[in-house]
Amino acid sequence: MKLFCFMGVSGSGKSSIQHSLPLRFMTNYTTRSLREGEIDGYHINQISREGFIKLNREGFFYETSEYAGNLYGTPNHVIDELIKGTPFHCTKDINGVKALKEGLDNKVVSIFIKPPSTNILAMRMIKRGDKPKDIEKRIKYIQETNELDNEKYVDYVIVNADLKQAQIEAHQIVIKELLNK
Ligand SMILES: Nc1ncnc2c1ncn2[C@@H]1O[C@H](COP(=O)(O)OP(=O)(O)OP(=O)(O)O)[C@@H](O)[C@H]1O
Ligand SMILES: Nc1nc2c(ncn2[C@@H]2O[C@H](COP(=O)(O)O)[C@@H](O)[C@H]2O)c(=O)[nH]1
Repeated sequence: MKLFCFMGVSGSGKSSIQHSLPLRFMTNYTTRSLREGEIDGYHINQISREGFIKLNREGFFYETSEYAGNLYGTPNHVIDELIKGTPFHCTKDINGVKALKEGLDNKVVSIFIKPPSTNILAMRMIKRGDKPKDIEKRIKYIQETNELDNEKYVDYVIVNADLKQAQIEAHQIVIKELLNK
């Protein structure tokens, strides 16, 4: 079974594209706060930093990462479900995709969502209602880490200019990969 891992800088449109897919979402654990419209337990499992560190020490996570001051982790139990045959989609940074590919090999399909430009990206975050301080932090992170270069490590790249078109491309990739198992 396949795990469709979406990668892309903050605000590139990963959620808008992947939540249109008829697949189960692999919910992570994170210390970041809930965004408007997000449901705790579905989009993320929100947890305190202390709680996250404790779970990590107990071996609860398959992989973990830190992004812009927040901790993120994939719980082992969802990976077990994947191995038993449920296809999922998820969002990971480059470290997460590498860790999952290493452990799960050809079960993992990586898809990079590329914004048309950094200015359009910032505009989308503003429209989404992100705090100016968070937007600044994320844009700085993108520039300092050359995060946009990560497209060279993935299986597929989708340029998200027109959302409907980008969603269609994601559906086509999923169909192709599930049929070519
Ligand atoms: N093609 C598009 N045209 C215009 N607006 C878009 C497009 N794609 C996404 N958006 C809007 O841009 C904002 C950011 O999109 P989204 O939340 O899906 O990004 P993301 O990559 O999941 O971000 P993050 O990693 O920060 O969660 C949202 O308000 C969304 O509605
Ligand atoms: N390695 C992991 N990376 C993750 C996970 N969940 C999300 N992410 C990545 O973190 C950043 C920020 O995410 P956001 O939801 O706060 O916008 C982004 O690059 C995600 O892809 C995870 O469980 N593991």
